[in-house]
Amino acid sequence: MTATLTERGTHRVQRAHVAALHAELTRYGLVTWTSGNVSERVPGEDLFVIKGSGVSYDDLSWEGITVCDLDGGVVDGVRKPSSDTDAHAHVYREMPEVRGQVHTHSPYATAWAARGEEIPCVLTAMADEFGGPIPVGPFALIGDDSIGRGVVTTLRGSRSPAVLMRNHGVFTVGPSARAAVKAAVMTEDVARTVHLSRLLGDPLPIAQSDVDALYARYQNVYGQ
Ligand SMILES: O=C(CO)[C@@H](O)[C@@H](O)COP(=O)(O)O
Repeated sequence: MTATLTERGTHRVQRAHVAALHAELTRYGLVTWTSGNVSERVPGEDLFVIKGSGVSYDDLSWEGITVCDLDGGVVDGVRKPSSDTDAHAHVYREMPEVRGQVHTHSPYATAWAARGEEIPCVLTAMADEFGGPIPVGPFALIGDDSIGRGVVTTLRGSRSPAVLMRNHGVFTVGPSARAAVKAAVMTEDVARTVHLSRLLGDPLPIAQSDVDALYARYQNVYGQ
């Protein structure tokens, strides 16, 4: 049974922060209706917070975010957690460096996922953010840890923070929920650009040594 709001209401600041990050998914057109979700590991605890299943983005506040343990069990909250809770939990158990995750159905990237084709690294922006192509993960049913297993298997061999789960959509990871949101935004951006490039002809590859140099600069030098 989920804890009632009056009984607990723990981790309100982080739940409010994760609730606010969901607005970035609608802002960048990455989700429709209630699709998609964001989660974040609770610092210092074997817990994470995740969007309540089917909760409207229009009125998503801290109460719409549920606290779960790393087995996906509800610890606090008045909303049944996301359909993808077991998937997020599996990734958190298997990839300790991951502190935030995002799932979207963003149109261009999901179109690539529907074809089961990875997005080739033909843009410097891809080398910067993904360090190579955006890989495709296996088809997986929803509701258990199948998606999580596919995400972990696919990302373990890649520098990419994003994976296109075949026939489904985008799953991203990062050192924070905000970083995972950025990866989701950039995934849709490059999916659209590479698609447009292919309409014009064959995009030109970037030499691996250049991809490595661009990735190293962006990850270690870029920004403030
Ligand atoms: O695609 C799926 C599950 O992977 C959707 O149901 C998902 O985007 C949204 O589900 P939730 O509202 O998080 O339960």
